Amino acid sequence: MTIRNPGIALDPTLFEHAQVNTPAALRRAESLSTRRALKQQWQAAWLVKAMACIDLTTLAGDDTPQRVARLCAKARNPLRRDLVAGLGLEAAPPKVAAVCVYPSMVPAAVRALQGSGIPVASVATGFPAGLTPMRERLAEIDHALGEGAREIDVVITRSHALGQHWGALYEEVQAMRARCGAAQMKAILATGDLKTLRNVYKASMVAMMAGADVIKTSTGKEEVNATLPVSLVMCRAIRDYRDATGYAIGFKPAGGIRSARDALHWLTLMNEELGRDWLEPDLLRIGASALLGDIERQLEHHVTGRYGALHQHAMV
Ligand SMILES: O=C[C@H](O)COP(=O)(O)O
Repeated sequence: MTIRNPGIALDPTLFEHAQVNTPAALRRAESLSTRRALKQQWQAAWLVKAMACIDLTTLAGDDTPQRVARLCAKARNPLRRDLVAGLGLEAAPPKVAAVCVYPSMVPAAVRALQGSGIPVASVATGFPAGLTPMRERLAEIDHALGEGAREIDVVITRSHALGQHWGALYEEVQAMRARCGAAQMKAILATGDLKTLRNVYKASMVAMMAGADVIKTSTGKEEVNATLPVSLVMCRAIRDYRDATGYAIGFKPAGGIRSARDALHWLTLMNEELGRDWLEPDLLRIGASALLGDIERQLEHHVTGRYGALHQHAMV
């Protein structure tokens, strides 16, 4: 990913009076999941696109270097060879955008991805709750970078957003941004914890002003993770920030995205709200541990006319 957001000074005038029309947001989100926005013949191409935007993730307490190595093997070759050939993609076989792991799993991922060009993303800053002392949260960024992570997914302190302490949130994200140096930084807002869509909009704006390269919905550990209404509001914030500053910020829905159909809804949202540039891994990441298997199955159906069982694919 090449984008970098230099950030701007905190400017509450850009968000303090923002209103979110919740019923309209819900209706718009509902329309994305009920209408068929995509012609059948384009679906395979869009699924290949979705695959290239995946941050293939494992963030479990029982992760091992072996599991991470298997995940990385899948990241290098997300699609079975016969399906790559069937889709005519031999010249540029698909791979995923990044592999996302806990800091202690970064060395295993770096080893397994050597030479692939696929970056390792590490969660940090006290993921998932973000409630460890700030000094340790920042030191975790240093640690992950020292081990070879090229992207850092940070979590925000939810109470800053819940208490409308926007200055504190700005300073926190800005400090994290500074520690990330040249690495790309994704700010996880944990929207399922933020109570209102207005808070989601404001937290999105503040994180971008503080220098987040990508805003990400969720850790995958909240009760409610990525949803279309929340994503719509975050996309509108990205649009408003771009209109105000000229900077294009990336978006990462994460948590609970498991079906090819879900992925197509998110791609349609990006295309309609932000345009084609947001259908590429530079500006769109989909954080998912189990989405790849269903995308592969749907592509198998496209190529062969049959659905294979999930276990027939190397790993999902
Ligand atoms: O950042 C990615 C998420 O933690 C993945 O969540 P998931 O396991 O529900 O796909």
